[in-house]
Amino acid sequence: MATYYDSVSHTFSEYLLVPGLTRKENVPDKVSLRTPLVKFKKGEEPALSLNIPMVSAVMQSVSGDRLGVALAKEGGMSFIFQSQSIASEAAMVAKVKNAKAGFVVSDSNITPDTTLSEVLELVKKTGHSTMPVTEDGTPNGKLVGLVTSRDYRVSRMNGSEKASSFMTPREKLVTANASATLSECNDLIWEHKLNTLPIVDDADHLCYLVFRKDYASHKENPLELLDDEKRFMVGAGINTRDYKERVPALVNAGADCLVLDSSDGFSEWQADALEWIREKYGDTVKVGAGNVVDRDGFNYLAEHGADFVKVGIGGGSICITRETKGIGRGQATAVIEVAKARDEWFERTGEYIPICSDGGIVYDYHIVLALAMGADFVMLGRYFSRFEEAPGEKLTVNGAYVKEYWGEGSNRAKNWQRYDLGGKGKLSFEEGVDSYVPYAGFLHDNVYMTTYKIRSTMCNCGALTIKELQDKARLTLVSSTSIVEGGAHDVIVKNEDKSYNK
Ligand SMILES: NC(=O)C1=CN([C@@H]2O[C@H](COP(=O)(O)OP(=O)(O)OC[C@H]3O[C@@H](n4cnc5c(N)ncnc54)[C@H](O)[C@@H]3O)[C@@H](O)[C@H]2O)C=CC1
Ligand SMILES: O=c1[nH]c(=O)c2[nH+]cn([C@@H]3O[C@H](COP(=O)(O)O)[C@@H](O)[C@H]3O)c2[nH]1
Ligand SMILES: [K+]
Repeated sequence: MATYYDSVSHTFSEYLLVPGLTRKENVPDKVSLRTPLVKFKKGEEPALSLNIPMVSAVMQSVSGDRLGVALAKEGGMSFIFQSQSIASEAAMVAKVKNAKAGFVVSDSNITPDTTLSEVLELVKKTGHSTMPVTEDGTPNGKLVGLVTSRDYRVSRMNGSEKASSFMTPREKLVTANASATLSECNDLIWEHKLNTLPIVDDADHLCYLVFRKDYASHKENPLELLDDEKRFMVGAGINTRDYKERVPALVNAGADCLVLDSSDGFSEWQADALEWIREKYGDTVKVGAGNVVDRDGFNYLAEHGADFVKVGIGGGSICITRETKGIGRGQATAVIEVAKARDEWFERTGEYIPICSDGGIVYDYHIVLALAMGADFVMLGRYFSRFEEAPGEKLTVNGAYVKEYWGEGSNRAKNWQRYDLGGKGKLSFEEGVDSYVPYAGFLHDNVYMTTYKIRSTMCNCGALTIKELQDKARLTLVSSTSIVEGGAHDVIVKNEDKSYNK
């Protein structure tokens, strides 16, 4: 006879935290959000930790290299999507690893023949008024000059002037060599009162730009997630089919952590992949596995050596897995049970295997609930897809800016294989939708606000660390009528925009 669970499965919105004693030292600035990313033995430090408990989903519309850099700057990690060729995934990983903190690859480049009208067009398009002039107009061409808004007076010029006639020429530019450190570059910027310092290699080809204002912001990002060589850390997704080729390519490209990306991780395919990685790399390559929603799934992946376990089936905003296949579990219940399994495993073996709650985070407070329920960190798709740095196209729909966000199980995501050699055009059905999400600006501003809310709630619970939150949290299920009570009610709200609580 089939097994029936005793209780119904619940989701985040059905729970609330009951405050604990807030001591005077419980202020948001003192809260640490540092959390383990991979397993570690009792009394030891994990080989990899995150500085904020947020990672971005293994999805085409979420985790590209640009988001990877932006999230690492804030202390979290992106897992670059695996639904692309091995070469292009490895190239994205390499791009994040090669993006030096504070060193920017120029996205507005012109040639000496570019006209003033074209320069003004480019400013409109990119919003950047500093443009290196290179021989071939590429970001890594031979440097011949620099154009900034101080080099031209639109009212006195007709637009047909060539950059070579108004740029600051190479011989007048202060530059630094690619071997310079960020603090050496900063010294030059101050000494020469510069706004922009071009960085060139020995053959005088442009490598990066260092901006005065970025140096300040770099100093403002004390949580940046960097490896031993001060490069940004980045993760990458893998699958249970081509891992024997994909893993070596990603490891060579510098990926700091891998994750098996699947809706259902309770499978012999995942056990095989984990064992292959252990055999070939021992413990040097870190790899998470999933997704699971119960104790048995967790134990299975723990036994096969997963470095962390991802939890969640069908709770994602673009997910239709529960509707198409009838598999899944309320996300809160899944996290609570898997956290118990993780704690029992720790008791038994002295090995702590972090768990990640994946999907279904709608409001910022859901993140604190997931952490309080035992998650070590959360994975978010929709949340990050709304930002400037996400790969999706920015469009206007009915006068509002939106970004595109599509599921990895949607036909749109699956179609990449048709253009790649991997495709077989075999029978399949859609498990995800293609959608729009409201555009929300830059990642930094949003993550700053979200983590501030998390810190504040932790103060209500009297917790200065995530571990303390997990030990002290008091959670209550709420009735559907008390959920109504929790929103604005019985008043005529002046501003119907509910984006304040997201
Ligand atoms: N978290 C969630 O609720 C969901 C996530 N997704 C996302 O969609 C994408 C696709 O997920 P899935 O369809 O689960 O992909 P998948 O590749 O893990 O599984 C697809 C099918 O292939 C089978 N399979 C896996 N490895 C195999 C091998 N080596 N040989 C033969 N058969 C094998 C599986 O058992 C399954 O039937 C992923 O990015 C996933 O994260 C999709 C649905 C739900
Ligand atoms: O049923 C699904 N069909 C899909 O096409 C799909 N694509 C992604 N995912 C999963 O959803 C997570 C992101 O969820 P959120 O947008 O709620 O953050 C992701 O991290 C995945 O676990 C999918 N699930
Ligand atoms: K299974």
